[in-house]
Amino acid sequence: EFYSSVHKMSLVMDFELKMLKNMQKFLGKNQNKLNYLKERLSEYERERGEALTQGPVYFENPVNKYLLTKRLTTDWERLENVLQYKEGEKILKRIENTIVEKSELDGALEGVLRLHDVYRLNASDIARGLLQGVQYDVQFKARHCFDLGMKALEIHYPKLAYGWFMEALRRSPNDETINKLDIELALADTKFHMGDIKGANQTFAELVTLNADNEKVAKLYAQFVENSAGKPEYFADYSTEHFPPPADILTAERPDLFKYTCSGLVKKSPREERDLRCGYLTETHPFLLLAPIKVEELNHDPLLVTFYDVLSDKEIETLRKLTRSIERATVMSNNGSVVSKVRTSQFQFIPVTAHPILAKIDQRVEDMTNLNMKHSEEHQFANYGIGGHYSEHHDYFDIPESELQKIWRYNEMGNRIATLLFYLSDVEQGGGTAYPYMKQMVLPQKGAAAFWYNLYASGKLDQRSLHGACPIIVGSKWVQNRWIREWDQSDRRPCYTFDDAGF
Ligand SMILES: O=C(O)CCC(=O)C(=O)O
Ligand SMILES: [Fe+2]
Repeated sequence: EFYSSVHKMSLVMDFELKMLKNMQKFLGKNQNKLNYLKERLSEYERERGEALTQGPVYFENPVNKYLLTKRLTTDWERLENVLQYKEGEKILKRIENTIVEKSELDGALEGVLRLHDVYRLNASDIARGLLQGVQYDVQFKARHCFDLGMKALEIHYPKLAYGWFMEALRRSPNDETINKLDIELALADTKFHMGDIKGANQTFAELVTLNADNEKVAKLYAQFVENSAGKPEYFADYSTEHFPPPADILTAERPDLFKYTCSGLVKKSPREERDLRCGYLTETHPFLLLAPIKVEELNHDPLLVTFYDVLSDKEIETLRKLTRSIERATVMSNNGSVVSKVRTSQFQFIPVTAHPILAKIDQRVEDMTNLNMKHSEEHQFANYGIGGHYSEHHDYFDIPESELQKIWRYNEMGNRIATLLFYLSDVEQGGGTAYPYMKQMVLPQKGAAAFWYNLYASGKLDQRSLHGACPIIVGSKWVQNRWIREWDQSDRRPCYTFDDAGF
């Protein structure tokens, strides 16, 4: 999809340019047609006027007689043809083919709502371009706010919808494309979805009184009365667009816990941070004595660390070129329409043999982690754009035994013992990797890498490795995943024969 990848979004800009050019052509062609018709109209009006002023004498002139007959026959037939001819139909087809699918718009709307939800923002702030205290030069129109409200209702976030409809109402005097009554009706409906039946009823009743002869209002009110019959009444708190977290935040459900980690509500206390160290790694390879690796501990059990300056800008440039050419190749090999052509995944696996730099990087990963890279997956590259995210998940495979055989080389390599995630870009705002159970978030820094274990030393799945990518607020995030498998690591990470999960 375009909306979740900035790289793809720049392709959309190209489409837009094409659309504008096609529209210009379309208008030009139709303008010519109209000009021609206008000229004919005034010509005929002029001739007719002359005939009327001159009276029957006019037709004594054989030329005039001929002109009238001609007008009424061949001229009008030609004119009718011109009138009926749909100018620019080919161009229209081209525009039709270029139009970005509606699902793209839906994705963009959901992206904004995700930021709204996860970072606990206010609709009115987003609408004026204020995101987490940073001011951007954007202003939403009432119509944009209304569309966001409708989307929020559709995906069952009425509290967010309420914020958007209120903002749409405030902005409606400056936007003639949206009708105030429609916003008010949507607000009444939102109150109903928030469980505020009384409030919804009151708003509907007011709208019915003010618009006594409006059939749509009457119909929606009748619908509300029918739908709300017997529904329980809830207290709706209109002062905030977000539900408060539970008193003990760690008891929250997983998806919420992830969001709270992204927004900074879940984080380590100073007490918990006390034993975490920063330092230089020198032991795993003699070369590191000369060029030690900067490492920061973020969690001890399970281990989570960040390595800094482990990829140079030049190396990153090479990697980015590598992914770009492969992406293009996929695009070129597809014969579908323009849009579907670039609808390739934002994730890309590249085998280590594709470029010498990949093996070089793996040697470095081996030095950094002290793990054997012999059993690792192909290099995976990913790009996220604004609103792009990756919900909380585990990297290990947690599927029935019978299914495991379908996993790439599971039989030869085992499960994903650890992950090393390179950041190939900075991200202006948002886009951290959040680890709810470790109460940590790693903010992307170009050239740095996060490393953590997904399995206990016994090989048991470690649920505490739960993590995900927080939504990008502003910027484009590039990452490279190195998934390291379990086999042949016991000389590097002692493999316990007992279950160490209970410690
Ligand atoms: O992009 C990130 O921060 C996390 C990515 C991730 O967890 C994954 O690709 O498995
Ligand atoms: Fe992951």
